[in-house]
Amino acid sequence: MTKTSPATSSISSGEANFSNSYLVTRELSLSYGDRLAFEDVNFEVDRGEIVALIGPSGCGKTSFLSCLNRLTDLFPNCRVSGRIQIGSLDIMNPKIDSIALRRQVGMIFQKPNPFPFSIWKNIAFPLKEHGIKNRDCLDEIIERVLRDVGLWDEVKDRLKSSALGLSGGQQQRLCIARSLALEPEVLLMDEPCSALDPISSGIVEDLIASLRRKYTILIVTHNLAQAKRIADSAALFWVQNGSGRLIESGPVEQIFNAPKHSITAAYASGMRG
Ligand SMILES: Nc1ncnc2c1ncn2[C@@H]1O[C@H](COP(=O)(O)OP(=O)(O)OP(=O)(O)O)[C@@H](O)[C@H]1O
Repeated sequence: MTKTSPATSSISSGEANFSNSYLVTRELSLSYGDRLAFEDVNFEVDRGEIVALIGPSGCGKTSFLSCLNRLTDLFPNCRVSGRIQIGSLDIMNPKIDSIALRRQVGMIFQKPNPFPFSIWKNIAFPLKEHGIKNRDCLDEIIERVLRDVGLWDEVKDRLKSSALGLSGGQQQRLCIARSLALEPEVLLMDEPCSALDPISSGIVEDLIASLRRKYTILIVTHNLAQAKRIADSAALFWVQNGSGRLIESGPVEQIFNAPKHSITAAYASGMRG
């Protein structure tokens, strides 16, 4: 598939190179009006990793995720400071094409959000928006991504039926397929399984695990067992002095078996949070 308009296509000045890691934040802070949601987050992720963002409600995990594809541009009263590098892209550069960026850095939300269209059109619509209009090409991509998420055999005979008729788990897999169709490099997932029943949650979790190495995945989850099962590394956020802080990040073995910080030890063992 031909990729159209990568976020850097028209902006050579949008390039960053302040770390060898793939995804990096430096002194990243975000406030809503006067309220500091999180501050001073320094974080590094290698390409192809699955990283679990964990921590109690309100510590800024979703807000942190939203900075990475500049979804925060859409929030009124939201101010972000610091630096973000993804690959060679300087995400904070105001000249970044945010539409193209969100193609490279896709987002999956807690509640599946299919468009009120057919299954076929749910995937075709964003592809058309990005300039892919050839019918054969669309059919090919749609079949490929539906196979990638294990949905093809379940829906191949009803591609023209409404996506809203799918189960919650099928809808979430469709939303992941919709993101994959745009060939992102990074997937941001905000509690993608938490609105699903246990069986569907397990299927989506297995799907996410199968995407390891092909995409860099940051997943917010309150399910510590899930974080241990699918993540390579984890990052614990916590509210300290009224705002979110990154307390500790590292391989999942470190976070859950040999944490360096007492808050991590308490949270990972289920004693706090
Ligand atoms: N759009 C917004 N406007 C104002 N305040 C917000 C907004 N979104 C989040 N906040 C506040 O910012 C803080 C961090 O919220 P955020 O949703 O990022 O935390 P979280 O760790 O993801 O929580 P949860 O696990 O419950 O989803 C909270 O105090 C929240 O009330």
